[in-house]
Formats: sequence, structure tokens, C-alpha cells
Amino acid sequence: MKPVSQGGDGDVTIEGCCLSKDKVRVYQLARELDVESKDLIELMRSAGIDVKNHMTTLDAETRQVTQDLVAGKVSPERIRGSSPPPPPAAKPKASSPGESIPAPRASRVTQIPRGKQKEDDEEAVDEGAGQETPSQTGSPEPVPVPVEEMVAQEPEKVPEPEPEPTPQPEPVAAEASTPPEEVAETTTKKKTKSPEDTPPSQESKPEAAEERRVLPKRGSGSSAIPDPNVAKPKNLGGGQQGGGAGQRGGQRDRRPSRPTPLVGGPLTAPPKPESQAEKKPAVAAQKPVMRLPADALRSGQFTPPPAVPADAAQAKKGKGGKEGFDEEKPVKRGRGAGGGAAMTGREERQRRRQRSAQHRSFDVEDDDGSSRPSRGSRRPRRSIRHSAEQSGPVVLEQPITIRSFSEAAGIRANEIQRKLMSLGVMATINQALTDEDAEMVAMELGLEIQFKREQTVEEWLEKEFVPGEDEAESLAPRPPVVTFMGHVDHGKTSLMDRIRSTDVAGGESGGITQHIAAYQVKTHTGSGLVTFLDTPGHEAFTAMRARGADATDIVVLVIAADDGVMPQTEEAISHAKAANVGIVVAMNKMDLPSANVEKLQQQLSQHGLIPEEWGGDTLMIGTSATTGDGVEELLDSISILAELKELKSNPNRPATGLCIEASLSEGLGVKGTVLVQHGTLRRGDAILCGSAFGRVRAMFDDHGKPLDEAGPSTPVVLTGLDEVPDAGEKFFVLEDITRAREIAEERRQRAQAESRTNREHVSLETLLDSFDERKVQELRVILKADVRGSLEAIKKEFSKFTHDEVRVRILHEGIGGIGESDILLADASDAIVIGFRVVADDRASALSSEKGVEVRRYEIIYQVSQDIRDALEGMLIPDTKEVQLGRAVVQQTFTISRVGTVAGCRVIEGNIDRNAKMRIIREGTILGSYPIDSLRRVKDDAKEVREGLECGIKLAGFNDVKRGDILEAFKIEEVKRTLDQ
Ligand SMILES: Nc1nc2c(ncn2[C@@H]2O[C@H](COP(=O)(O)OP(=O)(O)OP(=O)(O)O)[C@@H](O)[C@H]2O)c(=O)[nH]1
Repeated sequence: MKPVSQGGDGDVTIEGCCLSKDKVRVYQLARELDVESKDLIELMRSAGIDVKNHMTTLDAETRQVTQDLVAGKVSPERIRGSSPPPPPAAKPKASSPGESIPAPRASRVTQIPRGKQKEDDEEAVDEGAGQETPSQTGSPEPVPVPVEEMVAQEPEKVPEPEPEPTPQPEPVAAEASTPPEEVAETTTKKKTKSPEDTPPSQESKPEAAEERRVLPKRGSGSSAIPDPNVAKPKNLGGGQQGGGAGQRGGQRDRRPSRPTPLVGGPLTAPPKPESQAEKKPAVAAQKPVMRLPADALRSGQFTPPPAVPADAAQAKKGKGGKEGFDEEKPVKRGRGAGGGAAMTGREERQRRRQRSAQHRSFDVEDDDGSSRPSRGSRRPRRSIRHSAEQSGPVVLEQPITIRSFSEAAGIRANEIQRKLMSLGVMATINQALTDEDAEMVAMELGLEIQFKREQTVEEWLEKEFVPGEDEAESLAPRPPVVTFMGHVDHGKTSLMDRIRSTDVAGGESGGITQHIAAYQVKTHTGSGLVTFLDTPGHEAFTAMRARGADATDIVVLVIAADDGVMPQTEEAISHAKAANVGIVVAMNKMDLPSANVEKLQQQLSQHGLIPEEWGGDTLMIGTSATTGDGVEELLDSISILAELKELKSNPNRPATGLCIEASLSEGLGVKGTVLVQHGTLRRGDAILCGSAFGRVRAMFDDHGKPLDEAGPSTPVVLTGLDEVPDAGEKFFVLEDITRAREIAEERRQRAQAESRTNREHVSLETLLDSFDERKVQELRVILKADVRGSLEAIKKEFSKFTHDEVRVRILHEGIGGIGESDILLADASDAIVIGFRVVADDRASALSSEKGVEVRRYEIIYQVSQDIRDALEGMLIPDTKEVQLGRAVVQQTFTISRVGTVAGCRVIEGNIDRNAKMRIIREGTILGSYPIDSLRRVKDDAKEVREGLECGIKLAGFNDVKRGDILEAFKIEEVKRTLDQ
């Protein structure tokens, strides 16, 4: 068998779209033959044809053999044991089972990096030629398999019908010695079809099955080669009749199959670099979990719940998930267990308090699992126990006061107060102490203390909605979420267009994507639906890209092959790696003559993305969004990767997901593009998203079609939220709208409190500074944009403009159109109004004209950025530079009444310009600089007098000019400054 070249290697170009006519990729042939790529691969492997993956390129000969195989004209073992038909004469001693044949070279070619390939091929031929292969000798000689491979393959073995006597499969003697007829019989019996049904052309199949069944047994034990191909021919031999669901259903089991090293391979064969697709089953146990973006929840990612105190866990279990939350309302906030506290011992009180705390919402929970009422809830008054025995650390809750310290430590309050005074801290009994003060007092008192942390709403939500808690049986397959990422203009949107067969790119402002877009596409490869996210490539959209990567299962890294790896490509790689998702590289713009795959792959390998043909595991597909070449292959690769990930989610739970984008729309109100990640989102659901809440009033798919419900991995546009949430916020469906409102309110209050804290207040010190700061010029801006992501991006751009003398100050920002209030604010504060992809309403337009407020509208991020930069640079006081123009010597002076003294000069160097200033130098001393009042040549006014000529110069404000003085002409030029200087 002739070696099979891998995509991009040797005689086949990597482009994939540029194969010569007689060559074909496996997936293409599979499509031609109407069979699944995977089945075809397995059938080919069973016949000893080395094929790495669906991208492997087949030459004409191999293609023919494969076609014959699929048609059943020839059996796999016949091919494996012989050269390919047609030329029997060319088959040296291969037909006899006892004779040795050289090991097919293809088996090695796929396993080695490019540089070594040729050399190793030759070795393989040499070694193989001298060896008898186990299949030919019938010997149970173990087939050499790299240990790593065996380990990887071991769990993927097809279960043997007979019970295995030992955990180590050891069918060698028994099975290998089984006469072929017997095995054939056994195998034939397993077939579902009756022998009468079997067409004559497929008669060789039992033999093929026999061969495949014998193979693993022959190499059983530590060197056993698990045969990935058992039972395949049923699908493929009859593949054209079979196929369909059944065939696909079987794929998962077979998927892990890897090319069985062909017989006769050298014992020292290097471990085969596994392709990404092949590797995945080995890590199936670590199947990717949907990662939430770090910024999706302010408090961080979903994490497994921390240890919950026994009674807390009990309480939660008793009520179960959401119901539990609903019952835990702050209404119960009150003394609860505190009432009789004075009557019981400390432990009893603490336990009661703890239990009571479980029934309050947003209780605190400490590392040790104990909890307390949240800040603001009323503390039961108790008598202070003095000098109580303290066992273990003193647990202090925020806010720490002398009173609470005293209660917790069982020490008199005045004793603590005294200690504090000795430390220089004056505090009343109810005054809050800092942690440091508390620590100092504790040290003085020889106490060990521990601070309790308040459980936040976010933590509570996380606990309630941890998706990992779903039972395995409740999980159902879900579509993969695929994100297109890459540098600006490398063709992400165009590729998406190709896939969607729409023309979104055509409608984009300035041709760049400015929003994250979510689409669901039905592909004719793989298992069907794929959810795509298209992220913007401009550097300002980092946050959006991070969101895209975090919400995704697979990243398609789009790189223009003529441009190579660029800054945003690197950033996208980092995002994808940080989010721990699979990467498929689309080497786009392959139609351009300047496309340089080799260079691109070199660059990518420096970032740890090694192409398969170099021994790595990154799928790299040559594509052209313009011609459509390679797009099918890209989809195939996505499907393969997605299938390997076995993505599942529980659709029967309240939905959670991620807000991809949000905006304000006239008529519809707040519109949020969300990605449902877990559960099913339904119309009417009470939803909380950041500090926005509401009931889902309407839902639409990416085509604008109304939906009643949306399951996992579905992107939808929903309405019903009361305010525009931040993109990247996690959303939750709560049972109770009141609860959603409460949490939203709490979040808003917290945000307001934070902004108050961050607001600068004037102090004497800052007041003094502000006198200096007056020099700082501000460009005041009212910023309105269509979506939050745009606001973020623009602000990020503005934040780059840092300079001591000028700065941008955003007085107000918001989502939606420009209104009257924006103009009024701009008028009052001398600001300009920037509208990004939004317009001013009629009244605002009229008002802006009336008040003379500048309203600037933009559609493209870099234009806003450039204009603001220019404006700021324009505000910088320019530098000045003196330019020397010429020199003249005073030869004579004339005093004219009512005019003054005129100097008769000769220009000795350069020119004297009428608008120049003249520096008067007498005997090496500068007397001063004066503008020219008049410049005459003979009797006429002159604009300029050149070197060597004579002229009369009358200086403005200086009459004491003398013979022999040097008049130096110069002018001051202004040099514009930039922000970067
Ligand atoms: N020749 C050629 N041009 C392409 C190809 N793909 C995209 N382009 C062109 O490249 C330009 C940018 O394409 P986009 O799809 O908008 O690029 P993008 O990566 O989505 O850009 P951003 O949205 O700004 O991040 C457009 O002019 C496309 O027509 C391709 O395969 N071949």
C-alpha cells in the first residue's frame, strides 16, 4: 500500500482547498461514498491503511482501494495482507499468510514530525522488510505499540463477548490458536443480517471480522493492541445501506479508536503523536465544564460549594434548591434564637444563632461553616459575661465593636476599652473598630481571633445554582458553543457569513464587528446544531473577547494566512487557553497569493499550537471566506471536536446563563442577548441578571423568530428586564420575582455605595492640589452608546489617553439614544455629546442647535478614539521652536522724523523675512528682539530680502540701532504635541 500523505504534508498542500484532482481527503471521499468519515477511517484502518483523521489526503490508488473496500469488493484483511489491487504482479510475496511483507510505510509517516519523516520512512522499510509480521506468521507475537498508545487505547477496547478470566486481557493463546474458520463462524453469527441477505460482494466480510477479532488477542497482555475496528464492517460494509442513526449511535464507542500500528512496525517505533481528536477520549473524564467568566459574577466563578454546616446543609436539603431560597426570606430576620440566649450557655446560643442564621437570607457563613445574621440585622442584646473561659479562637463578626468583642471574648468591655486607649485608640462601646485595632487588642489580651466573612448574594446564588450538582441521568447532549476569535479584519465575520450564508459583514459599520453576535446554525456535519459567537477583533473589545472565550466550548482562531499572527490573535490564544477550550485554527484568505501557511504555522507553534502534520494536536484548516474553500472542512473539524467533548447539560432545571450583550430598544425596552448555559429558559420566567431583573416577556432566536423556551447552548434575545444589564453578567431564573427584585435592589445599592466611596471629596490637601490641577484641561464628554459592550470599549480607549495636562472626563454615560437631558447636561457642563451607533431624538437635536452643544455621532470605534485623541492633543499647549532665517549687518543708519531710525543693511546670510523678528547683536551682546516695522528694498516694501542684497529695516520699538550691529532674523514656530510625548 502506498503511503497516505497527511493533510498539509509532502505532496499535498495544506490549504485543503488546493488538492490536485486525483487526490481527495477522507471526509470528502466519505461524503462521496455516503458514509460517515469516522466509519470510513475505521474501515481503512482495519485494512491497514494508515489514516490519521478526516483531513488525511488519499492518493488515487488508496482512494480506489478504499472505494472497493466500501463497496465490499475486497476485504480489509486482504488489503492488509497484500498490495493493493490491481497489480498482483507487483505484490511481492504478500499473498501467502506465512510470508512476510514490508511494513507499510504509511503507518510511520503519520506518527512523526515533518522533519524526520523521510529518514524514518526509510528505516521503516528496512526494518519492516526483514521482519515477519505476526498476522502473516500466525504467531501471537505482540505487535509493537508504544506504551502511551496502549494506555490510551486500553479503556476503549470493545468488550469481548466472553468473560475475561483476568483483568489483563489474555486471550492470546486461546484466541490466537482458534482456527480461523471457527473465528469466522463466531463472527458471522454475531452479524444481524442473515447470510442470505449478504450480497456476494460482501462475502469476504466475515474474514475481515475474523482478522480484526484475532488481532487484539494476538497482541494481548501488556502489548495487546486494542482493536478499534471490531464490528465496524457491519456499519461500513453495509454502510451504504445502514448508516443513519444507528451508525451514528455506534460512533461514540468507536470514536476513541486510533490507527492501529500496522504489522511489522519497528519495535523501537517512537510514540505516535496523538491527534487532538484522538487524544480527547483519554481525557474524557475531564470533560470540559462550561466556565463562567471571572467577571460574569463579581464574586468570581462558580465553584463547588464550600463545606456547609450540617444543619445548613440539612436546611437546604429539606427545602431543596430554589424552594429553599424562597423560604429563607429576610422577613424572618429578627431575634429568632437570640431571645433566650441569656438563659443558655454560649455554645447553645451560638448553635441557636447559627440555626437561626440559616433561616435568614444572605447570612454569613464562615470558613468553619458557622454563620451569623448579616450586617444590619438586629443583634440580640445580652448581658456581657465577664471573664468567661475562651476555648478556641474568638470569632469576630463585622462590624467589630467593643461590645461585640467583649461578648465574643467574654471580657469586660471597659477592659477592652482600656487596652485600646493604651494603644492610642479612643473608641466608644458601639463604635466600629478596624480589623487591625481588633488584632492589636487581641494580642494585648493574649487572644486568638478569627474574622467571620459575610456571605454575599453572589455566593448564595452560586451555591444554589451550581451546575455540577446535576445527576448524570438528568444530562442531555447540547450543541457546542463555538466562538470565532482573531485579529481585526482577518475574516471572522466573513467566515461566519459563509457558514450562515448570510451577509452580516456587509452591514457592519466600517467593516468591523463591534458586537459579539450569537447565532445558531444547523450544519450538515456532526450532530447538527452549533452555536456560534462572533467576537470583535479590534483591540478595544478585549472584554467582549474574554466573555466569548469564557462562554465557549471551542474557539475557532481565524488568522489571515497573508498576515499571520497579530496582537489580537495572541490575545485570543491567551483567552482560549485561559478558558481551557479546544482551538481549531482557520487559516483564512488562502485564496490570496500572499498566503504563507508555513510562516503562519511557525508563528503558531511559537504559541504552543502545533499542527497535526508536525506532530502536534491542533487542527489547522486552510479556508477562504471569499471562495468558500475549506469551510466544510472547518465545520467537520468543529463537529469532530465537539463530539469528542460529549457536551451535556441538564435541560430540566431553572435556566442560568450569560448575558452576551444588552441594549435599549425603542418599543421593546431592554433587550438582552443571552446564552442559556444550563436548564431551560421560558417565557414568563423570573430572571435576575446583574442588577437587572424582570420576567421574560418575549424571546427571539437569532432570526427574530419568537420562542417560548430555550434550552442549553441556545442564544436568545429576550425582553422584560427593568434595566440594561452589563454584558458578561450571569443570569439566573428564580422561582420568585420578589426575590429577584430584592437581589437586584441589593446589588444596585451596593454599586451606589461603591461609587459614593470612590467619589473624591474635597479636603484642604486636595483643594490645594486642585489649584495646580486647574492647569489640567478636561475634555468633558457625555457618552451614549447602543450597547454596554460599546461603552466599555470606548471607555477603555479613552483610558489610554493619559497625560498630565489634558484628560477626558465622562460626565455621564448611558445606553440608548441622545435625549434632551444629555444636551442640557452638556450645555451646563460645557461638554460634548458622543453618540456611538445611536442618534439624538428630534427635541435633542433642536436643543443642541439652540444651545450650541456639539453632538458627534460615530459608527466605528477607532474613529471615536482618533477624534478624541486629536481633540486632546489640540488642547495641549504646543511647544515652540526658534527657526533661524538669516542675518544682516547694519551698514548705515538714517533717522527720519516721525518714523524713527532706519537701518541700511546688507543680508549676509539666509533671508530676511518681513514677518520675522530681529535680534540685535552688538559686539557679541544681544540687545533685544523686535519685530520688523517695515522692510524695504530700494523704495518698495518687500516681503523678503535674500542674501547678498541691501535693504532698509525699521524695527518696531527700537531706534538705537547702530552701524556694525548684526540683525538676526528668526521666527518662532509652534510644534504640535502628542499625547505620547
Ligand atoms: N481575499 C479574501 N478576503 C477576505 C477573506 N475573508 C475576509 N476577507 C476580507 O477581509 C475583510 C475583513 O473581513 P471581516 O470578515 O469583516 O473580518 P473580521 O475578522 O470579522 O473583522 P472584525 O469584525 O473587524 O474583527 C473584508 O474586506 C473581507 O472581504 C478571504 O478568505 N479572502
